[in-house]
Amino acid sequence: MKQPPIALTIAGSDSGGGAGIQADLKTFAAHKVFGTSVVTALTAQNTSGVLGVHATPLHFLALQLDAVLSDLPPVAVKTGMLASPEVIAYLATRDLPNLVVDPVMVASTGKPLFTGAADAYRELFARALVVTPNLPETRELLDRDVATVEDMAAAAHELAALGPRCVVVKGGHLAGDAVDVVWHGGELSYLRGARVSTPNNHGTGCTFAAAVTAHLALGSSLPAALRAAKTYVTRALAGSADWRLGSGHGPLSWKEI
Ligand SMILES: Nc1ncnc2c1ncn2[C@@H]1O[C@H](COP(=O)(O)OP(=O)(O)O)[C@@H](O)[C@H]1O
Ligand SMILES: Cc1ncc(COP(=O)(O)O)c(N)n1
Repeated sequence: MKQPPIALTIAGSDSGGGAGIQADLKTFAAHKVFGTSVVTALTAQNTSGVLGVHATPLHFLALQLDAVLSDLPPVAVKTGMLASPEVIAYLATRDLPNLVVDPVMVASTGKPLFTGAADAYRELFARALVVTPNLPETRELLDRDVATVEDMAAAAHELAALGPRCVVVKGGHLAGDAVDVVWHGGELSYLRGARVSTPNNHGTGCTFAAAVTAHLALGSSLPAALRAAKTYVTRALAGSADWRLGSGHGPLSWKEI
């Protein structure tokens, strides 16, 4: 078997298996990328909601990161739920290659996973290759309404001023087609996808960002990684549209690529 490249996810555990660390490692494996992980928090969570969050102490999070970086250096790194503003500020001090920041603040069920993150994220964004906020996160980060594709374009431009090389404002929460707006190299472009009609969208954002990270680890250029991740998440959504796992927002499928 060919030796796989290494990727790292720094994220929360989802006991329901659909989002967070579990979604990321599943997605890395589907891309034949070796996944390592730094767990930022345990969540007691299922398809209907979040029952509780137990954050990892910062010193132990740092120890996990040291353990991984010193022995299994990743080609690309993804962050998901970072559990506190202090963790976000700490990660902004670390050297993390090909950094994909998914600024997770709210579960897909609508419950905030933690608060006070928007300001802290501004520093981490400056270190990122790409940041991937969804619509509610974009509103939180900019403290204003963002509702249309035009609003998303203006928001992507504004977030790019914080320093990431690329911004993807994801349109999973739009009413029509699932259009994501990309700001990269001073230009706007769009990742377009037909909306898959499904209640099973728990972990969509994690899966998209993990697929971007996996493709970067495999050596893709950023534009190619974004296109491939969009195709992957659309196929994963379509593959589980008929699933009945849990009584709420069920998880996505995963696909060998
Ligand atoms: N029902 C859907 N059909 C097709 N694509 C979707 C659907 N829901 C989300 N997506 C896509 O999945 C990715 C994750 O987006 P989004 O759901 O906005 O993130 P999050 O899970 O962080 O809220 C984006 O590429 C988005 O366009
Ligand atoms: C531990 C954890 N991390 C992230 C999410 C967001 O999930 P989604 O991808 O549906 O936005 C979540 N619900 N739980």
